[in-house]
Amino acid sequence: MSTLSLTGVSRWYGNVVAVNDISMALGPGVTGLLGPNGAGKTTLLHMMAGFLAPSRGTVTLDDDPTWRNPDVYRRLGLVSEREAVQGFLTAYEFVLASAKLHRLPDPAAAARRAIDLVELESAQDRRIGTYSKGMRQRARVAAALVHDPQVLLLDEPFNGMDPRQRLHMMQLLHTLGDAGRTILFSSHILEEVEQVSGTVQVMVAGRLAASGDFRTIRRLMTNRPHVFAVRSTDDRALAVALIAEPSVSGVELDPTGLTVRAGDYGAFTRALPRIALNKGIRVRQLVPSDESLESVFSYLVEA
Ligand SMILES: Nc1ncnc2c1ncn2[C@@H]1O[C@H](COP(=O)(O)OP(=O)(O)OP(=O)(O)O)[C@@H](O)[C@H]1O
Repeated sequence: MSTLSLTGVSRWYGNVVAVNDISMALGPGVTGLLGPNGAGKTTLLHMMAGFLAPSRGTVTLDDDPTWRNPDVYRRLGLVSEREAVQGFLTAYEFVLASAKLHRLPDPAAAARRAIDLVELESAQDRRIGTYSKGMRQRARVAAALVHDPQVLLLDEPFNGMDPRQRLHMMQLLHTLGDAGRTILFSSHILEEVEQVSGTVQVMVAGRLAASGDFRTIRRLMTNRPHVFAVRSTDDRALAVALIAEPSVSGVELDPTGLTVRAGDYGAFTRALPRIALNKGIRVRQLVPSDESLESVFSYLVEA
């Protein structure tokens, strides 16, 4: 069992700070790394894998630095985000090539074992060019697992997958995690990390913004202040009543309706129907207007 540790890790490109003073320890099981595009996830994964030097701080795998340490490649696998797969190869040939690159004593047996692990046996002799996106991704996971590493890092492994393929990949990650491997995958979609049994690390603008299980992260996101667009049969009267409601921190009236700022999501959504009913007003529309992932993330960073 392996532990990947980051201590005060930063990385900058010229004057762009991609990763800013991140410390964390990853142990066996599945961890999700959640963050919007450009948050620095890829940079962080590349430093973890020893492909990129930290500008400051250290990344270690069981106390050995990952940078400038070829021995680490024997213990760690990376499935990168955009790497092309040669479509003319079969999955078996592709995984075998990876086994040979690692100079494994029995590359053929290692390739077969990795292909079994990702359940691609029945398609292993077909050209990868004929595969679905999910199958291609599994072939890449097999290539990254061929040397039986304790740590597997995956950059946006669910990108472009349909829900069935996503479920299958998540099951595979859990199987690997349950077997004692340390698995980390990145994503910019909250729902993708929903099935993660372990910790979710949230990264925004290079920094670690929150960490905890999925429920903790979901709660943090739901409990933040919300902005709603509300339309009703009498917007002005509703505005007057809402401003007296403790869960409401601001109301704006314009010709298209009300913009309501609520400090407490649950209390506001429970209060609104009660207030409308008391005043004989009918609510025609209630839409959260700041649900973009970026606004949720920036709230977490400010929190
Ligand atoms: N080689 C590079 N040179 C200059 N800037 C870079 C380089 N690589 C990344 N950056 C910048 O560093 C920041 C973090 O990028 P990174 O790719 O690590 O983020 P990400 O969270 O993986 O985003 P995405 O999901 O869009 O790939 C971005 O502002 C990006 O423009």
